[in-house]
Amino acid sequence: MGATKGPLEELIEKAGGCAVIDGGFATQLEALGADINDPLWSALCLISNPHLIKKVHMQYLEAGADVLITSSYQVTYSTCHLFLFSTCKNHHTIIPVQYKATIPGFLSKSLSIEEAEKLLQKSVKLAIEARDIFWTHLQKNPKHGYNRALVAASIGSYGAYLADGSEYSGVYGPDIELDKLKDFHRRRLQVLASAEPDLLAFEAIPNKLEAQAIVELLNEEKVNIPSWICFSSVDGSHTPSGHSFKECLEILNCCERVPAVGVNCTSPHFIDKLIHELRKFTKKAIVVYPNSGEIWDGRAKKWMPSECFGDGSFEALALKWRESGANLIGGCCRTTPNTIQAISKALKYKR
Ligand SMILES: C[S+](C)CC[C@H](N)C(=O)O
Ligand SMILES: N[C@@H](CCS)C(=O)O
Ligand SMILES: [Zn+2]
Repeated sequence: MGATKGPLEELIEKAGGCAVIDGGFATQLEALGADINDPLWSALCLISNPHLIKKVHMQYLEAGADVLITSSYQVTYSTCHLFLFSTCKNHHTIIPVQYKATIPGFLSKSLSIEEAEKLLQKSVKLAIEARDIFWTHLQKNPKHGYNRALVAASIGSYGAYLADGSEYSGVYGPDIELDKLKDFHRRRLQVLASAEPDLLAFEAIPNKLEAQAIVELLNEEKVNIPSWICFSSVDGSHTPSGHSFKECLEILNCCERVPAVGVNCTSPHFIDKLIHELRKFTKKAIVVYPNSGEIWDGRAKKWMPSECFGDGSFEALALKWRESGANLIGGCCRTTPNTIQAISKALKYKR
């Protein structure tokens, strides 16, 4: 961890060395009845049901989450739209013909760029509001035992934008080079940072090139909000693209804007081994928030049963992961507030 203590380091310290992240956001939205079968995935609710978004955040706070991740995972602009942004001084210059061809997300829902950007900001605002309401309410009880939660703006990978499960393959095709990935991430990063979350959470990054793009972008844009960068893994030893974590960490270790690194949306089965692997190559805080062990079928848009871990197993696993060196533990897809409650209770009461 760096010399000056930021909000993340302070939270980890306050939590006794290991803080709790929330659980599957889209999973819980669906459990509450939301239909998210859409290129925007969970972010569809920013338009259709923002109250439900706030309710999910509240449920995770009640369960003991010290960090809330926003609903912006799959909010993206089309590629050509971003290339325009990166080359035009006037961000509102539009070439409608290009847009029509490729816009999969907000713009395909007949929203203007300004409206789409407001929705990105809204994702941060909703989480901040939930956190503030919860925290104000807790002040009535001096023995509440919760930490004031941090809000992390979710930033999904280019693979998430493709909406075909590529965040678990890392195969983006020969045309996708470093600068294209930087351009893809640039405007969304600027907009989310302007909404002033406490943290930026780059989630399920499946290859080294994208990690490099993110680090370069954070430096170029002089982003002063601390970030974590989490990779996905499908074999427990490499990123889905086949890169070693050693190689990836060599890139991230140089960047002070990234105080924490880790893995998310990966089977719990691999997490302990991955924590040891990460610890060999970095002094940064280690973040782990696995999924339930089920596997996403990007074509069928369904979770396929596999070796699945229930809430009971998360209690023992969280203790083991803390022992192995994790500083932030939570859950990703198919985990719920019950999972987070099990993790939170274990970490708080079992030493
Ligand atoms: C974290 S995955 C389950 C999110 C959905 C994926 N990007 C898709 O749209 O297929
Ligand atoms: N923050 C997202 C991550 C998906 S991998 C969610 O929990 O829905
Ligand atoms: Zn996930």
